[in-house]
Parts: sequence; C-alpha cells; structure tokens
Amino acid sequence: MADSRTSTGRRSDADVLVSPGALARMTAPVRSRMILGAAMSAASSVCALVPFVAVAEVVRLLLDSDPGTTVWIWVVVGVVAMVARSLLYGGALSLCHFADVDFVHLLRRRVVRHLRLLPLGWFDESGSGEVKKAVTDDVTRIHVIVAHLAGDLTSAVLVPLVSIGYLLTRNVPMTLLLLAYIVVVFAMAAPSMQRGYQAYMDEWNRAQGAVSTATVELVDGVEVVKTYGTSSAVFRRFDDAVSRLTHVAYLWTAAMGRPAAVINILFFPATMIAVVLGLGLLAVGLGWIDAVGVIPFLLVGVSLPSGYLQVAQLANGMRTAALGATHIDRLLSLPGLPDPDDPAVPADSAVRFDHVDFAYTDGVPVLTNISFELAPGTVTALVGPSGSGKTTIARLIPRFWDVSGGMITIGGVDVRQIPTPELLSRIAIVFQDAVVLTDTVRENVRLGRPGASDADVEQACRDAQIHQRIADLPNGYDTVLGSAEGHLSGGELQRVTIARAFLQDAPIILLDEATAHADPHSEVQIQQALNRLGAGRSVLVIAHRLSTIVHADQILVLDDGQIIERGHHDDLIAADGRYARMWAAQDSAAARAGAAR
Ligand SMILES: Nc1ncnc2c1ncn2[C@@H]1O[C@H](COP(=O)(O)OP(=O)(O)OP(=O)(O)O)[C@@H](O)[C@H]1O
Repeated sequence: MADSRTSTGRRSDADVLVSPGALARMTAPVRSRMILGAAMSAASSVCALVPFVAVAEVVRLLLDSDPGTTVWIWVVVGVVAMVARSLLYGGALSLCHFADVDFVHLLRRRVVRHLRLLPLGWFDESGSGEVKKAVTDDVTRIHVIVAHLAGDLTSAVLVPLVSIGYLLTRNVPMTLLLLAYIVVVFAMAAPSMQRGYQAYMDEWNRAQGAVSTATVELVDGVEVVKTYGTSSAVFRRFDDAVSRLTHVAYLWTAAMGRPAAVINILFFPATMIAVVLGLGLLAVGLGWIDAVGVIPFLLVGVSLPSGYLQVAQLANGMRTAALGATHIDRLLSLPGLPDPDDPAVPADSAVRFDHVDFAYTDGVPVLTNISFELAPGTVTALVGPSGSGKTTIARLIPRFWDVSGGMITIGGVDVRQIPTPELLSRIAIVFQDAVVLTDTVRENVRLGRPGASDADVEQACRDAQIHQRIADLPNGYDTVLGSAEGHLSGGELQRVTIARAFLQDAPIILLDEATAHADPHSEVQIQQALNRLGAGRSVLVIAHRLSTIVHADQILVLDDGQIIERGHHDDLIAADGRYARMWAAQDSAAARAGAAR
C-alpha cells in the first residue's frame, strides 16, 4: 500500500480514524436549532407532496360520475399545502443557515484560541498547512452538515416514506410492483458503486491532502520556485501531487461511472413514467387496479427513487464532515502550555535564569546550566556563534517553550506561575524579521496596546523615528502594510515594530538582532530608537555586530548552549578569550570591507 504520509512527513486524512462522537460534540452548540430546522424541513417535505396527491385525487374524482364538493376540499388542501411548504422551507433554510454562520464563527474562534495556547514547537512541527486545514478546510467540511444535513436528509428520507405510505393506501399490489422495480435496479448497480466508492475514497482524500500541503509549501517557498523555476523540488512535489489527484479522479470516475450511469438512466423521470405506465398496464390487465387508479402512481411514484441519490451524496458529506470534526477534535485535545497552578504577579521586572537546561528534542540539549540576571534598567547582550542558543534563551522568557530543567523567574516568580496575559504584557519583543500583519499601520502599531488612542500610536511612531515616513504614505496611518502602496523597507518595518514596543511600554525588552536587515542609514535610526526604548528597562539584546553592544552592562558569550564568558566589553577584551577573538575578527573584517570600498 502507498505510504499515507505526505511529502513533508505529515499525516494525511487516510491515517485518521474517524471518531464517531467528534461530529456530535462539535455541532453541540447549534444542535437545538438543527433539530428544529430538521422538523420544519420534514413538515415542509410532507407539504410538498400534498399538492401532487391533491391533483391525483382531483383527477380521480373528476373522472368519477359524481365528483361532489370533495373536489373543492382537495383544491383548498393543495393550495394551503403549497403556501405552508414555502413558509416552512424558507423558515428551515434560514434557521439552518443562521445556525451555520454562528457555528462556523464559534468553531473558528475556539480553534484559534486553542492554537494560541500551543507551544511554538507544535507550529514548527505541523507547519502552516495544518493550521490552514483546521481553520478553513475542516470547518468548511462540517459547516456543510450544519447548513444542509438536517433539512436535506430529513426530506430525502421522509418524502419517499410518505409517498410509499400514500401509494399503499391507493393500491397495494401496484405499490409493491413499483417498489420491486426500484429494489431490482439498486441490487444490480449499488454493490459495484459501493465497491468503487470505498476503494477510491481514501485514496482521493490522501491525494487531496497532499495537494493541500504541497500548495502551502509552494507558496511558502515561492522565492525558491522563482529562483530555480520548475526544476525545484518544491515545484516537483506540487506537480506530482496534482498529477496524482488527477489520476485518482480518473480511476474513481471510471470505477463509479458505469453503475452510476445505469442507476441514472433507469431512475430518470422519463424512464420512470414509462415504467409506471408499463406496470400500470400489467396491473390493469391482471385486474389489480383500474386505469384511473394508475394516476397517483404517475404523479407521486415517479419521483420515489430521487431520494436515494440525495442520501448517497449526503452520506459522503457526512463522512468528510466526520473526518474534519475528528481532525479538529484532535487539535483541540492537544495539551497547551500548562496554566499556573498557583498564579502570582511579579513584584518587579528583574529576570533571572537559574541553572536552566533546555532541549527542543529529548536527548539533544540546546542549553545547559544557564544562569544570569537581567536587572531592571540594565542591558544584557548575548553573543556567540550561530546555533549557540541565543534566540532560544530569549524565547524561553515569554514561555514560547518551557525549560527542561532549572527555572526562569521574573520579579522572583517562576514564569510558569505567571498568568500568560500578565506575562506577555510585561515583555515587548522585537524580532530579527519584523513581524507585521496585513493591516493598517495604525492597527499594526496598536497591537502593542489594544485600545490605545491615535495620538498615542503617533507618539510611539515618533519615538521609533518612523512617524514622518508613515505620514508620507498615500493614506498615512491608514495605509495597509503589504499592499502595493504600503511597501516599506525591512528597516522601516523594523521601526514599526519598535513603535509597537514603545506603545506596549513593557518593562522587559527582548531584541533579537533588530538591526540585522537594515542598511547603514536605517541601522543608525533603529539603534537610536532602541536606545531610547531600552532606557530604564530590563533589556536583553541578541547581537551579531559587537560594535552595537560595547556599552552593554553585561555581555554573555555563548558556545554550544553554555555561557563561557561574561562581563563588560573592556573586561572581556582584557581577558583575551573568545570574545576578544570575536572582536578582533569583526574589527579586521570591517577594516577589509572598508579597504575594499
Ligand atoms: N524549533 C526548533 N526545533 C528544534 N531545534 C531548534 C529549533 N530552533 C532552534 N533549534 C536548534 O537549537 C540550537 C540553538 O538555536 P538558536 O536559534 O537558539 O541559536 P542562535 O544562537 O540564536 O543562532 P543564530 O545566531 O543563527 O540565530 C541550534 O542547534 C538550532 O538548530
């Protein structure tokens, strides 16, 4: 059997065992409206049948020698049923669709809230494809059930049952003859349809999952695709996934096509009219029914099999919805970072690492025995070779991951005991790559303090030395970042995120290589903004350019996850150790670059 993992090693739909209760749990908040919608839809389906019955009865009575006033009663019944049907149908449709809108909103919000609790490691492992799948694809799969299942399934099951009941009251042998025809057609075609369906359903889901993952990968890696064109592995994986999906679709259609065509032809309304007439002639010949008695069968019996096809489609929808619900259920049951069992609020903003060990993967230590203090109003710089653990240290403070050993405290309180909103409100982070949303500049800055006034947002931008640049944009602060008119350089975007940190006014600042992508002019501006931002706060700086941290109160030199030197710039230079060598190497590199210019 083909491997059911996708090219990125993630699990595909076919690996998931559908959990029977998941769909019921997921739809619980709107269940009462779904039931009411189903009841209204059932009543509407019965009403939809009544006009046909009324016409059949009117025709039968008119052909009688003395129709009497009963004819008019049937006319009124038919008209009232038509009106009632429209009202009930419209009501059921609105009810289910409004329930569906609420359902989608509630479920997406629940999923996104839960995603916020998951450690960053989960996102690294699962990728954006998994998030997109849960929030859009899986929710959409279930939404079809809320919007349509209750109403459509009830009517698909109920209409044939009521029709058969009515026809039995008209003539039992003729009804049995018609049912026998329908059963024989099913018996001929349904088993091979079922076999074809089961054989390719899983294959189809797997191929679809692979296309979804490959598409996300393609978009994420669009720069590689542009550079290496269609020869890149990313593009090849996408191409293979699409070809596989097409192939499965072809095989599936071929397997299902013949039996589906047989059923469609034999249940086609024109075919059914001919069948009812033929069976009617037979029954009249055998003396089981008179000619007038065949009329109800022509009007009501012809559409008897249509419900089957609808039920088959809905069963498919049910299965994919159950699969979507199982995915979401699994995601919602993933454990988030544990909540504090004894919540406490820190007294001040002194950050302390106390013999901290950390590993992303069990058995592969990344940090070992890290201890240092980040006192309020001081700057601590982390330096060291690539991969030595600088970013990891910074990310443990806001609990992007939890330590494996030792403890991190803020104001004497273990970060694991500080309620998450409280913890995050105390820490402002300026990442290496400026993280901005596709939203207006104003809202991007306001993320630092939701509810901040426009004046405060502008003041923060002045402090970050980006106000004038924003004011010069076509729509000023209302320009959407990422849009054609809202294109800012890396250094400018970095200053937008610094403005966000100014607005947040947090006592602890984490700066991860904030000047990394800036040109020399931007770098000076960013540096000035950062110096002002850091004044009076606990600042942790990750720096590659040692010239930016010569005035730091404390420099920690990391190597392979351990602190190998610590002290002021001058002390470390005097010690003539690793830091001194790094300084000399950067100095001569800068001199070489200067000479080359
Ligand atoms: N999400 C992750 N999952 C597993 N390993 C990781 C993860 N992030 C980083 N690592 C590993 O942890 C080690 C430390 O990485 P870290 O990013 O903290 O180093 P760094 O000193 O900041 O590097 P750089 O200067 O290149 O940014 C590296 O070996 C890295 O491969």
